[in-house]
Amino acid sequence: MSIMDDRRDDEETKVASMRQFTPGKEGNQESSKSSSSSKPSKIRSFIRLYFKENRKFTFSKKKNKELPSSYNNEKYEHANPSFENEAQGSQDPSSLQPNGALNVGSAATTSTTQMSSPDVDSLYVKKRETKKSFFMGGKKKKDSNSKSFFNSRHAGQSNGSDNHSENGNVNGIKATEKERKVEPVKKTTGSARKYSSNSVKIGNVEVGPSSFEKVFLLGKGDVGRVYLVREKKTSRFFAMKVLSKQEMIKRNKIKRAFAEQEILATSNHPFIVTLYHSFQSEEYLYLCMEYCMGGEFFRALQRRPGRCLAEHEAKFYIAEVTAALEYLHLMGFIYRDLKPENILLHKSGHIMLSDFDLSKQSGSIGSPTVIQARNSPSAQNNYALDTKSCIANFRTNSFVGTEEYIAPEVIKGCGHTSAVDWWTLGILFYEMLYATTPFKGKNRNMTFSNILHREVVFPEYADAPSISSLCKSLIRKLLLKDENDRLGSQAGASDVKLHPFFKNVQWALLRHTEPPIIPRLAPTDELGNPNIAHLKESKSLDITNSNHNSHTVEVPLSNLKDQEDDPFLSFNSVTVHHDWD
Ligand SMILES: Nc1ncnc2c1ncn2[C@@H]1O[C@H](COP(=O)(O)OP(=O)(O)OP(=O)(O)O)[C@@H](O)[C@H]1O
Repeated sequence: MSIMDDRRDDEETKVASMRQFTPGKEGNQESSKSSSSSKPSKIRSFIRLYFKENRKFTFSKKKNKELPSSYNNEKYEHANPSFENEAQGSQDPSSLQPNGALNVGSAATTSTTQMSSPDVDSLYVKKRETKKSFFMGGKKKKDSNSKSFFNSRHAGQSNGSDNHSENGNVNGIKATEKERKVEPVKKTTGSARKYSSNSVKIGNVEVGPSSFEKVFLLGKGDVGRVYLVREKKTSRFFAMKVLSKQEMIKRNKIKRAFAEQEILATSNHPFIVTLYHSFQSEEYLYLCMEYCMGGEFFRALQRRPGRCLAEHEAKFYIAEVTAALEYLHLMGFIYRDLKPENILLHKSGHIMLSDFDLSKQSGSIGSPTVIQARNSPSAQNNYALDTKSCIANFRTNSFVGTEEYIAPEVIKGCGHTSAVDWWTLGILFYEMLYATTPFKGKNRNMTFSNILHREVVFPEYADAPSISSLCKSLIRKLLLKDENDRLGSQAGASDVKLHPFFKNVQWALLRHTEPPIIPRLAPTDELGNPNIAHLKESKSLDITNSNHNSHTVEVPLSNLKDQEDDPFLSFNSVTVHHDWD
C-alpha cells in the first residue's frame, strides 16, 4: 500500500475514532534548575521588545472582499458542516465515551517498561482525528487495548496522589463524586500573572455571556465548543471557546483551562491566536478569541493535491511555526501539541497557533542569552539568541501529546523539555511533504515502537515528492531520538533558524511574505466581518445556553458555590485591549 493510500485509510480512522484519555495527576513535578528568583516580568519585557511587531499583516491591508474558507462550499466542501449539524441537531459525538488509554504492550516492550515510571504526572494522549469528527459521520471506534494499559500502568502508581484522572476513572473504576476530590487551582497573586504590557492593556472584564450572540459552531474539543459569535454592541465577530465546568471537573482538566487562559492572555505574537476576553458563568468558562477566518490548516492541507505541499510551500509554514515556537519558549511555555489540526489560518493565510490546553508553563523562566552560533552562515552573524535558555532546565513528566507526534522521551516517561516541540516540528514538516507521519504504525503500539526505534525513512517510490537533501537533513536533525542531539538542543529556535535549509528565509519579514495558500474568503461587510446574512443561524443565539447536553452531569455546580475551594474561583476574567484595535 502506498503512503498515500495509507493516509486515506488513516483519514477513516481519524474520523472514526475518539480522543483517547487516560487518567493521571496533572503534574507539579516539573523540575527547574533555574532559580525561582528570576524575574519573569523583566524577561517578558525583553521578549516583547525583541518581538515588538505591528500585528497587521501586509496582506490584510488589501481589503478582502471574499468570504472565509469555511463559507465557500465550492472550494472548501464540508468546511463548515458543524453549522449544518448544529442546525439539524445532529448527534454529538462527544457523547460517545472516550475509549481508553495508552497501550504500548508487547509491540513496544521497552516503552512499556519505561512508561510505567512512577514519575509520570499526567497522561493525556490524543489520537489523530479531526476535531470535527461529529459532522463527518464518524463512528465510535473501540480501543480495548488502551484500557488494559491504563490499568496496568496505574497499578504501578497506586499512591494516593494518582487518584486524579482526566476522566474520573481510577484504576478502571469510576470514581464516585465523593471519592473525586476537586483540587482548587491555587489563587495566583497579582505578581504571578504577567501580561504583555507594551501594546496590550489588560483590565477588568468588560463583557459577559450576554454580550454575545452565537452565530454557529466552529469546532469542538473534549470539554468545550468553539462558536463564531457576534458582539452585540460592536457587531464584531469572535471565536468563543465555551468550556463546561462540569466536564473539566469530570476529566480533571481544570488546570489545563487555566493554563490555556494564561498562555493566551500573556502572548502577543502575530502567529498566535489573540485573546480578547476571558470570563466565567456558573456553568462555563469563556475564552473570546480572534476569529481565524482561514479555518484549519489541516483542512487546507487535505484539500491540496495529494494532501501535501511542495517543499517551498512547506518551508513557509515551518518557518512561521518556528517563529511561534521561538516566542513561546522565550515566554517560558512548551507547546507540546503541534499538529496541523492546531494551526489555524488568518484570513491573510498566515498561521495562528491555537489550542494551548496541553501546553506547560515553566514555574520560573531563565534569561535569554546570546551564544556563539555553531552553524551561522555568515562570519559576521556569528551570534544567536539562545531561546532555549529561557526554558532549558524546565522538565515536566506529563505524558501528553498526539499519538503520531509524541517524542521518544515522552514515551520513555523520563521527563521532557522544550525539545519535544522541535521533534513535533520535524513530524509536522514530514507530514506536510508526504501526507503521512513518519512513524505511523498499524496501531498505537507499533507507532510508539517506531518512534522509539525506527529511523526516519523518506519515500522513494516513483512519484514520491521530490525533496531536497537539505530539507531531509533538517527533518532528520529534528527527529533525532536523543533530545540532547536534536536540532534545537543548543540554542533552541536559533539552531533551527540557522539550518542552511532556511538560508533564504527573511525571518523578520515572514509576516510580509505572501503565504502559499490564500484562503478564499466569502464577502465581508464594511468592518471586515464575515457577511453571514445568507447563512442559517444557529438554533440558539444565546451564548449563555451552550447546550452541552452531550455530557452526563454528575456534580451539581451549585454545590461548588458552598465549597470554599471552588476550583474556578481564580480563573482570570479579563479584557485585553490591543493597540491595533
Ligand atoms: N480562533 C478560532 N477561529 C476559528 N476557529 C477556531 C478558533 N479556535 C478554535 N476554532 C475551531 O474550533 C476547533 C476546536 O478548538 P480547540 O482545538 O481550541 O478546542 P479544544 O476543546 O481545546 O480541543 P482539544 O480537545 O483538541 O483540546 C478548532 O479545531 C477550530 O476548528
